[in-house]
Amino acid sequence: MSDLLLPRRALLSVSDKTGLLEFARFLAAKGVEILSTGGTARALREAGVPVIDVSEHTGFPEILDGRVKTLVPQVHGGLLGRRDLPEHVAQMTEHHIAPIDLLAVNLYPFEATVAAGGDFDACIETIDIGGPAMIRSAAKNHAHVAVLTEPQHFAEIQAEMEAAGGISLGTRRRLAIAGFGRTATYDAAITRWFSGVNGEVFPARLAIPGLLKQGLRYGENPHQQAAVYADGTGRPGVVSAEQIQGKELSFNNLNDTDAAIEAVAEFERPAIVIVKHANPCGVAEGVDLAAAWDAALRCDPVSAFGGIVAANRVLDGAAAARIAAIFSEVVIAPDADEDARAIFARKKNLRLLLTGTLPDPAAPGVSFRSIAGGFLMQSRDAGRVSEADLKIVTRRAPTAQELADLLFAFRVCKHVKSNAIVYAKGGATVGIGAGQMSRVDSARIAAWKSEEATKAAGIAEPLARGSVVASDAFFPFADGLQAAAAAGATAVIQPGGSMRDAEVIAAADAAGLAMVMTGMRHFRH
Ligand SMILES: NC(=O)c1ncn([C@@H]2O[C@H](COP(=O)(O)O)[C@@H](O)[C@H]2O)c1NC=O
Repeated sequence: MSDLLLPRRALLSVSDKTGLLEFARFLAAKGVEILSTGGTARALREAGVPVIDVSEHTGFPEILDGRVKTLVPQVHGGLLGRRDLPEHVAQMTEHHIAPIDLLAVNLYPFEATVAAGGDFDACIETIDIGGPAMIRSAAKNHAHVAVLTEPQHFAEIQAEMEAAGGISLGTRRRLAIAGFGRTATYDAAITRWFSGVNGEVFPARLAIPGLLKQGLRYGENPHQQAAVYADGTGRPGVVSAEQIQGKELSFNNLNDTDAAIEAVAEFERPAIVIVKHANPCGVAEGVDLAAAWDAALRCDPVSAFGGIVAANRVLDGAAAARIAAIFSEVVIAPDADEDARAIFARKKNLRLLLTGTLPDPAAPGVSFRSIAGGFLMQSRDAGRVSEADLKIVTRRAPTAQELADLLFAFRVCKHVKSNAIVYAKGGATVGIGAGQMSRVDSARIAAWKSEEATKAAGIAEPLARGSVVASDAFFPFADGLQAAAAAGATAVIQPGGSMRDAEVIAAADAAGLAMVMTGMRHFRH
């Protein structure tokens, strides 16, 4: 027996009416009886499509301001009744329940209402009850019913019905999965919003909405599968960005680009961040993006090759010409002017992503990390240290220039994997030590990287001389700080809080360093 479904009766009830009329006309031409709810029926009638109001079909009016329109046995019985069980067929006949073979529902725009800043009552009223109930009934009974929950399903199902004469069981299963996925993500969005307004950061049961943005060729490695999902928070960044040109993005590209755009958003002045393997290898502010690029590149020109470049301003021709002079995988910025776009267009493989706006570094939110059998969830690191938070702990206070560089370096540190040590001078990093298991090793690597940068720049004066140094967490011993002093740093910024703070402060005083403590740590693992 063929598993093709030839619908005879359809119920259409959609908030987003995109594609509705064409599909309804197609169904009507196929002789399908169309039932519909208030606004949908009105739209169909105005377009001349024959339609029966669901209230006329059920003999029950839409009541309670539309809170009850389809929550009646005639609808749910019509969707849920098994056509292959004589008892079901007999009961449906007994209770005057006509089978409904095709359901097209898209839900009240709850997510959009939240995103638009709707107040509590508006959000509550936009919680669709009847729609998800019908989707679940139809999806459960996919053996006999097709459920369409996205506007793009209209064209897909029309094409299949035209080509095959009906809707296959395989398609109905796929549609049912999409339907359950839709109601699950809808409820996840409601739960997230409701727990948020109620101050519950970690609700007892957590659902995370995910909308497939695209499949990826592979994951971190070619033997891993991967895809990228939007989480519905609307945070601007790598997921929301528009790709203007270039090859398909990879898993690692997305991860690194996220690190780059989140880091560059920290800075008020024109800034460039160059990322490799999720760590910045050069960060600089400048009078303009071109100057910032030059200074960021100088920090580690070897690692910058094949890197990810993020800018916090509209990219202009001057900056684009400099960036395009070396090979980069991805460039991301809020926007790019005509000149910049033309320059990048000559590099066919370069991926150019535009975000419109920058992510707000201070905005609340959560981040996740998967671990075996579960995941870790925490509020995002929205912490930002400013001058008022600093405690000067050494005899010498930092100069104004040192102070500016200290704040800059600590902001960079927040985006470097722990243990993080960052040397900076004149609003640019000059040595970065990332991800080492001991802080003194990170300090040594940062100093060594700075020597390499000095050599590459072909200058006599070591870049680290007169620099400042930032540490993402306290120095447990004086050795890391002494390594920084030996490299030429004159001032230090660190959270403080070690049992040996006094020893570290004494070492700073002995070396003539100015040191400030932030009281805030920026581990990044
Ligand atoms: N209350 C109900 O029984 C009910 N039945 C269907 N809806 C929703 O009403 C909307 C369509 O309404 P209209 O056809 O009036 O524009 C759809 O998004 C559908 O999911 C309902 N609305 C909310 O729960």
